[in-house]
Amino acid sequence: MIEVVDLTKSFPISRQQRRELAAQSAAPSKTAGRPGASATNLQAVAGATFRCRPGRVFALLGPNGAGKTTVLRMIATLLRPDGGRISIAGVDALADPVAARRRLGFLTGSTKLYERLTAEENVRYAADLHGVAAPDYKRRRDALFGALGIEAYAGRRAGQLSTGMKQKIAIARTVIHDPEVVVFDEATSGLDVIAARAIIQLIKDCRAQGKTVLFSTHIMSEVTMLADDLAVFHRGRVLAGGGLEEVLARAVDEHGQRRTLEDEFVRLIDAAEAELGEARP
Ligand SMILES: Nc1ncnc2c1ncn2[C@@H]1O[C@H](COP(=O)(O)OP(=O)(O)OP(=O)(O)O)[C@@H](O)[C@H]1O
Repeated sequence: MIEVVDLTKSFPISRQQRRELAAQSAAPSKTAGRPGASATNLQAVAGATFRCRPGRVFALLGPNGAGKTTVLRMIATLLRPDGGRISIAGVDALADPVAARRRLGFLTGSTKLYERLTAEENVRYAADLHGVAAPDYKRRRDALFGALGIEAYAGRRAGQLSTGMKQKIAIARTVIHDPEVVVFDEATSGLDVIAARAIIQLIKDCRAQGKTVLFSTHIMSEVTMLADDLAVFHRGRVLAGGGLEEVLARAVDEHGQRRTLEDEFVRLIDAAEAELGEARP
């Protein structure tokens, strides 16, 4: 289970960022163009609340800059929120980040493997950091390397591997300690279809094992293919959410026709932007 309640985070912004945001918003440059933004701060996450349940896949769906990575990094205890609560498998992630990390696997698009270590050493190192016992390591390592088709590359240095292969090693490293909760931040971006499929399959396997899976994306097909639940995220807030079927069932146009997820997504974002435009001085 992942529970996120009223999460907030703002960043000090550079002059360059301020110029970009002012241009986007067509608002006076005194504001940074987002709710809660000031001349020097940008409210990246502005009161996010959602819950991801075990044995289900939850998609955080939002456009570029919505704040998805910031939320996920806070859940992964890599970034400290300004406010709010995060619970990971029953552990308060702010009070006890070490215990939360033990229950969590986090995968991003940038794999950051140790290039001079072999594929096996990278995975082993992560297992050692998590205190995985030798027999458990052997069993899980064999299962993962087999499932991901990386056995033949186990002894190769990570720096010599292709992007897709590196990502597969990173996947093995993410789940080698058998975490209850797995978080993927746009993990398929920039990958070829074969490598992307490996991640998609891993997400399905995690769900089948009863793990809680959270992934961020802006790709609708990934959501319809994988998600049980979703939250449409924009400007640091959840605009709409619930079970995928439920969200789609609510998405009906003025003629009573069902909208696609993409159409519903665009409608929600446009409505939020229009509301923001009206609220601006
Ligand atoms: N360390 C930081 N310092 C300043 N601003 C930041 C920082 N990290 C993120 N931001 C800003 O916060 C906002 C949300 O960024 P974030 O990366 O969380 O969005 P995202 O939804 O993951 O976007 P994308 O899909 O483009 O990766 C953006 O405007 C971004 O520029």
